[in-house]
Amino acid sequence: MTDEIKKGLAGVVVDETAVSKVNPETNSLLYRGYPVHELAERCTAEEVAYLLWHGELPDERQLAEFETLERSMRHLDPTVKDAIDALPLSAHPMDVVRTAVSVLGALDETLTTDATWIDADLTLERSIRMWAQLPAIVAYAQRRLRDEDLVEPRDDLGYSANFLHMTFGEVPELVVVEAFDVSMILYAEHSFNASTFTARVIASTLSDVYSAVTGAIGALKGPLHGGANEAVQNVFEEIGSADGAQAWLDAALAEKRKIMGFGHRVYKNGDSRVPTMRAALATLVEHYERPEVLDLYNALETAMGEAKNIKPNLDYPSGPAYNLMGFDTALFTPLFIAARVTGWTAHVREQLAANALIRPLSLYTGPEERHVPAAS
Ligand SMILES: CC(=O)SCCNC(=O)CCNC(=O)[C@H](O)C(C)(C)COP(=O)(O)OP(=O)(O)OC[C@H]1O[C@@H](n2cnc3c(N)ncnc32)[C@H](O)[C@@H]1OP(=O)(O)O
Ligand SMILES: O=C([O-])CC(=O)C(=O)O
Repeated sequence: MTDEIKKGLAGVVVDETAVSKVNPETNSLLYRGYPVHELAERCTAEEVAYLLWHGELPDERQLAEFETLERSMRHLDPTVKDAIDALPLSAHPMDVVRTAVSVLGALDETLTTDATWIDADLTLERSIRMWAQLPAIVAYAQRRLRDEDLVEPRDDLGYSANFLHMTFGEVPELVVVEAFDVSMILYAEHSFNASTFTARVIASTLSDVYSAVTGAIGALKGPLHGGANEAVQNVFEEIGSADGAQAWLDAALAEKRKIMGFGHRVYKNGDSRVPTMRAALATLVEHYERPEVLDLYNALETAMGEAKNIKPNLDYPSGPAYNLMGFDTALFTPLFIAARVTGWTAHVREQLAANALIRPLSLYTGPEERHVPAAS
């Protein structure tokens, strides 16, 4: 045993995984062996979800069955809707979605004994149900902020088109649906990141998958992790336009601020997903005729490269892309949840299949042993 401390577990390998491989040397990311940029280009979010859970891409029949299953589970559970309605409009959508997922768990009547909590087949069924329900939950979390009613799902639409239909009440042009689908694929999985590790810690106690996802959402909320896509948009609004990027960055770095959407624990030479998401952002910029967004994006990226040689992560192009699509900024990280629930739950199943309780050690630095004075 060693007393050497690795702050933040940086560089520590804690377990094996067959779900994805992040390779900073070659700047590549593989889901079950497939390069993520190929998946984004050639597959749908449904195919990628199937791949993450089953380890293989579906054939035609498997995909049709999987899509039918997902479409049959899309209607927002009325008790979940009531629970959301009971929350104040001031609640952050991350807290709304976290609460809704927790309610889904409390409603699941198959969670009868502790053996059923961790049953592999039931865990997969629950994971698919959460994934199918999250578009309704996130869309409703957005709509209630605009004083709009719930939109019922359409079972003639794919996952992303239906997600946008439930959010905005109409299906946008194909170019928007495709950019959204790409973001769902890129956000789906990233090995032992903080939220996935949280889900695995919870699963390792032999708790259920809803609890693991609820905890993972809490970890994702912070701006050092998923909350950064929301923070990027706030930074863009603070800066205003490309002209202001250099001065804004100089001041922010002088104040020792962390620049949101830049840097990564694993990638040090750029995030493997950024070129694909930046291309999706560029198509949106063209579609919505908003060139100034890309000008600001490029100006801040260049200034940050020159000042610190730190590259953007996936949250950097995703934030402005979701803004162009019409989402409120506070909904950006909930969108990340809807995508990452696939990866989280694939990891929960992997953890359960070869479980060891995750319980590290700490180096005690408090007072030496001392004693409470005896009563006089
Ligand atoms: C999808 C995702 O979750 S990706 C991550 C999203 N998060 C963000 O975008 C938040 C901004 N980024 C960060 O805070 C960090 O880069 C993290 C948390 C993502 C990674 O952090 P770590 O791996 O711990 O890197 P660490 O903090 O050690 O950074 C190394 C150096 O680069 C600096 N640095 C890293 N990222 C940034 C940044 N975004 N802005 C300014 N400086 C930075 C650090 O201050 C540190 O400098 P120092 O050596 O002078 O102290
Ligand atoms: O891997 C990480 O540390 C953060 C993360 O989830 C991602 O980049 O998608």
